[in-house]
Amino acid sequence: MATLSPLEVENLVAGYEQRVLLRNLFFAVPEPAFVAIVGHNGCGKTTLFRALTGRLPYEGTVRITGRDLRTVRRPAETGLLAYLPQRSSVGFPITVRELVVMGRFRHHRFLSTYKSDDYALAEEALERVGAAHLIDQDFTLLSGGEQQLVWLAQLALQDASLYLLDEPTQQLDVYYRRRVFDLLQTWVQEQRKTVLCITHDLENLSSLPGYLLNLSQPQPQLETLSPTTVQAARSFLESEESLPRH
Ligand SMILES: Nc1ncnc2c1ncn2[C@@H]1O[C@H](COP(=O)(O)OP(=O)(O)OP(=O)(O)O)[C@@H](O)[C@H]1O
Repeated sequence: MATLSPLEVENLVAGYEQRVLLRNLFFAVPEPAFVAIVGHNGCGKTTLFRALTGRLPYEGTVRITGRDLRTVRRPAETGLLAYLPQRSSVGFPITVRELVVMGRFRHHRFLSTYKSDDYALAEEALERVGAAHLIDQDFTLLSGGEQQLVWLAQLALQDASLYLLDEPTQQLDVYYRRRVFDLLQTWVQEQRKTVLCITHDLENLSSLPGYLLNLSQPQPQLETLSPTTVQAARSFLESEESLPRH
């Protein structure tokens, strides 16, 4: 029996008012995989995630494991996908433990309390991102990089089939950047997740298995990640000719 593609995008068109940013985008992720999404600032990477999370109207078809995205009213709430935006903030004091355990929200009815099993999973998720030592701290007092690791731990608990991460290594030092990319690989290889990761961190990509989607290309297509394809993407993005003309 043929396996369903984790994500198929057909003829996707999306943008804002007079400005179309994504034009007739076609790609299909053939199996659970890591997909790095690269491209110039403003080329439409976050816009693609806004369309996939149902927060921006689009033309065309998106299927997640065969299910038409238009038929799912709240894709994140139903566990079809989980999304880590570029910036998230919390406006009230909360311990890291309590914030991470909220990743279990789909397993609980509104206002029901989390159980010891949930907290054990939260602790494990924090260990896996290298942030177990932060568990009792007030999240709002952490550094930007520490907060980012905590969000990743919370995301891991959401247990979706498709993860969308918008620049997850942006504020991290070299050690944690590497560690986060390795963690995302374990989600793919051990848990059969599909991870779409927007990044400008090209130097970490060449040694990873997966795919590359360069949204600055006139007709973006999935390419296999390798030192050669990453170098070609870098040369393209560094060239004056690749810059968008407005
Ligand atoms: N709500 C909006 N209304 C109009 N234009 C918008 C809106 N949101 C974003 N844009 C514009 O759309 C363009 C693409 O934005 P988007 O956030 O998708 O870029 P990006 O590729 O993720 O960039 P970066 O690498 O800088 O994060 C930008 O020029 C942005 O100013």
